[in-house]
Amino acid sequence: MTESSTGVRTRIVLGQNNYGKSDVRLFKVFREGERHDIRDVRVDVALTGDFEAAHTRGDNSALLATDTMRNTVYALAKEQLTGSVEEFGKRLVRHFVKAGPTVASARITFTQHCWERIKVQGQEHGHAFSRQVPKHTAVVEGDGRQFKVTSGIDELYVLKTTRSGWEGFLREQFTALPETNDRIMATVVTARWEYNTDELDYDAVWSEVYQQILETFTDHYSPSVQFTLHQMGQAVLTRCPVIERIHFSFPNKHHVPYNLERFGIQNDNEIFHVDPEPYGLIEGWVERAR
Ligand SMILES: O=c1[nH]c(=O)c2[nH]c(=O)[nH]c2[nH]1
Repeated sequence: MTESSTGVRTRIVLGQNNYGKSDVRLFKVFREGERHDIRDVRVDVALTGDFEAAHTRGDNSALLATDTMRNTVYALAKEQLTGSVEEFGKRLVRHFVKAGPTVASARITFTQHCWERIKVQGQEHGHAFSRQVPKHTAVVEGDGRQFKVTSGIDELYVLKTTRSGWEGFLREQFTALPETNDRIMATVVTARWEYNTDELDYDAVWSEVYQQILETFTDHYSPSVQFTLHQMGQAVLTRCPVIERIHFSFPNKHHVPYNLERFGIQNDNEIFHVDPEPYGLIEGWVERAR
């Protein structure tokens, strides 16, 4: 019991807590003769459970060292990182729940760089790659028997120079923005999705989602970022029956026609100022109605 300055007696206890190793940089080469494949992934491990003794009594006897967690990621990667990071995540979760005597569940977060094989005169090179900007993200959480897997895409930059507008919006006393039916649409896609099954090829589905996001971005006149978000979600859920719901976060990267008239130059929607801030942020889930 402690007594506060107002004389109220309260019991102070340890609240929700977790610990783990973050920013473990794992790189694996799969050597199949002359043709190599790679995985380049940042791994964050977070364990939850009963760690009361360590926090309140300084008793570390049941704690798995975070340094051991780092070693485990590399050691298990040798035999058990055979395919997607999502499947590897399930193996890590199972391992950590067994390894720590008081561990109840584990959360493994992956940020995977996408490397594209370099083509030389149209031929794919065996062991040379160039790194792409978008990343494949994944979070695998569970108690070793059941898992929640969330996959995603980070930092996918997309832009189109026409077939986007912003018209008919509510006008009131502080509205200054002119309407337009021909603007640049640009955003950096962050997407996250959840599954309705454990039986799937995570990498294949990731590629389908990635491709569908790009296709939907191009395939309609966009009256708003909100409309495009919904179109993309619908298209992804239609193409990928194993996805239950998808979340998008779209910063609206404003490209504002620059005022050249004051210099006697006509700007025919060609010269833009890329407004660094602030930006609109449009976010939402698209999901199956149950
Ligand atoms: O696509 C858009 N959605 C908005 O909600 C909005 N608001 C705004 O000022 N420009 C835009 N564009």
